[in-house]
Parts: sequence; C-alpha cells; structure tokens
Amino acid sequence: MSSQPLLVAGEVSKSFGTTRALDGVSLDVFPGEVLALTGPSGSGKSTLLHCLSGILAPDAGRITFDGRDLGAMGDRERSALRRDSFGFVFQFGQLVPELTCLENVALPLRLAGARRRSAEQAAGELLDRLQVADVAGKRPGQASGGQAQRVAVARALIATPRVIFADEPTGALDSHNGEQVIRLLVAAAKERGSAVVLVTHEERIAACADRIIAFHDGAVAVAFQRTAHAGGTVAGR
Ligand SMILES: Nc1ncnc2c1ncn2[C@@H]1O[C@H](COP(=O)(O)OP(=O)(O)OP(=O)(O)O)[C@@H](O)[C@H]1O
Repeated sequence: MSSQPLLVAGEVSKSFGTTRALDGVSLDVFPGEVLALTGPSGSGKSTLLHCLSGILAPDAGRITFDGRDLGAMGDRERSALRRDSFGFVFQFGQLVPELTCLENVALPLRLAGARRRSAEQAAGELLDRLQVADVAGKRPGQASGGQAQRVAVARALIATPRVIFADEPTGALDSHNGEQVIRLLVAAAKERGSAVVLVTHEERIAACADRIIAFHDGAVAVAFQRTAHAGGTVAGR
C-alpha cells in the first residue's frame, strides 16, 4: 500500500532529569492502521504516545501530523488538533462520573456543537455496537470495569478521529474482557477509518494490531508487520 503516513516521528528524544525515556525514535503511523507499541515497563511507550499526541513536547526531533509540525503549533492550535482529530482511551476510563454513560459518549459531539438529540442518538448506536447499550442510562460508577471501558472506547470513537491513542486500555481488566474490548475497538476503528496507536505490554493484545513495534530502553528494538495494511518504516538507534 502506498498511502502517505498520517503521523510521523523523526528522531524523537525525551528525557526526564537524567532518565532518557526516548532516544532518537523514528516511526510512521498510516491512515487507518492499528499500531501496537509494546515493551517492558519503563521502555518509553507512554512517553512516545504522549509525544505523538501532542501532550508532551520532545527535547529533540520532530512530530508531524498530516504534514504539520506539532512543535511549531501554539498551545491553542495543538489543543484544537487533539480535540478535533484525536481520540483517547486510558487505563481507567476517565469518564465523567456525574453524567450517564450515554451522555459521556455524546460529550465530544456536544462540545463540537451537535444538538443533544442527534449526539445522543449517535452515542446510543455506538454503545450498541460496543455491546453495552444496557448501561446507557447508568452512571459510570454503576457499570462494571469492562462495561465502563467499552463506554470510554465509544467516547473516543464518536467524533470519528483520525487517530485514537489508547494507553494500556485493558490494564485494569481480566485478559478475556481485555481482549474483547480491544477486538471491539479495532473493529469499530476500522469501520470508521480511524488509526489506532495502542500501548500495551500484553502480547495477546498487541496481536490484534496490524503492526507491532517493540521498545527497549527508549529505542525501537524490533518491528513486525502482521498484515499487509500499511507499508510503515521504523528506525531507532
Ligand atoms: N513524568 C515523568 N517524570 C520522571 N520520569 C518519567 C516521567 N514519565 C516517564 N518517566 C520515566 O521515563 C521512562 C519511560 O517511561 P514510560 O512511562 O514512557 O515507559 P512505559 O514503557 O510506558 O512504562 P510502563 O509500561 O510501566 O507504563 C521510565 O524510566 C520512567 O520512569
């Protein structure tokens, strides 16, 4: 496949004090692909995800999204990019506890100016797609961990972002539940054409991706192309 990469990291380095979390990492994320970042604890996976999503600024190197340099953007432009083009799923869903699950999922559309009725209709359809329509009227605290994580996935998908960043999204679930959540995330993202960057240390979860990049000590250790989806390049030193 010859599509252009959507997100590009070029020679990205990041340190926290004397700890070198990333050491000259380069990689591409292609439109619609599911990329897993794996590796042992402390190898730099989350730091890279935060740099790719514009949450953290690298000390050296460059991140571009759709040809635009994240480092050259002002805070407002970067926040708008995160809101309009990216979706996020974290280890603990981080849903708004006072809102129902349906309202949580509808929130990104409401913030983008959609009317309540159409936003909640779309949210209801997505909850159904993620097999949790029965918790629509409940608050997150009344849902199980697995249900709440599916609600968080629905919220990340609803505005059809170009990229979904998922940082250990199944870390708080048992392996069966975790794998089901990832399979639903991957299937729903593919239907909508959203790329997924998935941080996980679990092999079974990484195996759901099109491509796997394993990190060690802040650098790319090895990369595997599992499907013919994208012609990505990786490098590290
Ligand atoms: N905010 C921070 N302040 C200080 N050190 C940090 C910070 N964030 C990360 N680090 C350090 O940077 C290195 C890489 O951390 P990172 O969280 O990216 O690894 P990881 O592979 O995601 O690990 P885990 O799987 O345990 O989440 C580690 O040594 C970590 O202790």
